[in-house]
Amino acid sequence: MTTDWPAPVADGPIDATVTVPGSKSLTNRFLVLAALAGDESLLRRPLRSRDTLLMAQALRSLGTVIEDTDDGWLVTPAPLRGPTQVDCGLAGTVMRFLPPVAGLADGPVHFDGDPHARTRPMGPVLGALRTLGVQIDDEGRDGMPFTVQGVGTVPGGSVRFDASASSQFVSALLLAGARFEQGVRVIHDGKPLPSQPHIDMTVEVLRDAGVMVDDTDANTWVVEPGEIHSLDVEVEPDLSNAAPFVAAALVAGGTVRVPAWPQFTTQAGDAIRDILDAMGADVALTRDGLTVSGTGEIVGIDIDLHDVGELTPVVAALAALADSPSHLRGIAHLRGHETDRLAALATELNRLGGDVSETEDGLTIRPRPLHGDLFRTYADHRMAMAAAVLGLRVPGLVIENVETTGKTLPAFPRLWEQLAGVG
Ligand SMILES: O=C(O)C1=C[C@@H](OP(=O)(O)O)[C@@H](O)[C@H](O)C1
Ligand SMILES: C=C(OP(=O)(O)O)C(=O)O
Repeated sequence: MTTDWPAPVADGPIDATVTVPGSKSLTNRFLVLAALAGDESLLRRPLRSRDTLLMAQALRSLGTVIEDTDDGWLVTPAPLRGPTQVDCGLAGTVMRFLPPVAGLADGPVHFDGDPHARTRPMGPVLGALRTLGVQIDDEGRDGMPFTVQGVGTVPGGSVRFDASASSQFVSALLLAGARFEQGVRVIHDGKPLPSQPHIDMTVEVLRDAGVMVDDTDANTWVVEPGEIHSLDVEVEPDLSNAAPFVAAALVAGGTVRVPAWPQFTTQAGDAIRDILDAMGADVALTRDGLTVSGTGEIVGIDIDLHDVGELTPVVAALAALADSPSHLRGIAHLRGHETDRLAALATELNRLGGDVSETEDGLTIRPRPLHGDLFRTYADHRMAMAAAVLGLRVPGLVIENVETTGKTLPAFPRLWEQLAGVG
């Protein structure tokens, strides 16, 4: 079912505390590592959303036992088996992180997903896996659907390839690399890698699981072969999902608090603190969490979002409501996300009366008065979240298929209504 959802308008300053569920990126990394580990793991406060449930389902079909308990997800590894099928939905983490795992299964593993998933970049990571000794049948498509012909072991070794379309290509090889016979040495050779914090997150979770990773040299990662230790971890709140909520304080004025915001994190979404500060908010991180206050006035921004592409839709929404122009740069790779996010943001903001142009690697946004209309979301959860931010100030804005937020935050409509004081 898809719902056209009238976005709540803020009729005064907001005063809200929002408890944000766990990080997608951490939950799906922990799930993969727990499935490859030597013993049982416990993932406390995991994110339960489409992307993480697809990851759990795929690992179960490969033989892993995942029980949903009162304490969280209890993951018991087992020999990985095929034949089986993996539904990736539209989840980049599932479609990129699992083919190397499937290489370790003892039979064929077929991958497919949503219609748009077939167009997301996959070729480089499939090519790299072939170099590392995995047979993959894709009839020359360089994308889904494809079948990994698992034979129970992966030789591994050294691979040099261009990962500039997605940091997830690198993370995928590192996450499973310790289970390859020779480990793995990954060398990126191409334009600068996007989303570096996500690779740092991968390296950190691997080290926490006892895996030896050398990332001393730029664009090179070496994972030693060896055992992956079991995990007992609590998943941090998803800071990219928190972004629209804290942005609301800037749009409507008032204060939004997010408890349990981590003091130190590898989550890329943490950059929203500095971005909101630069756009005019008061931002304070204490042991109790993050507090963001605003007056309703928003300053335009000139910013390179290469490392934090996930934040682009929300920053674009703020920029459209600002009192001066903004330039969002370094985000050409967003054309390969859930949808072509640069085209989608320009089209939808302009439909509301905005003045947004695409550049080669980003967006130029000149604020203009906006009017209500249908905001198309292109099956992209962050388009829906950006629309909700706009809707606080643009009466009559209707969000197409608000359920798409279920990709990473099924509770979004309810939490948003509470924030806006209409729930
Ligand atoms: O590894 C991860 O968890 C992610 C990496 C990034 O991907 P890209 O490098 O493809 O942008 C990010 O945008 C995505 O939402 C999650
Ligand atoms: C790009 C994103 O997701 P994915 O993990 O599917 O790449 C995202 O959540 O913004």
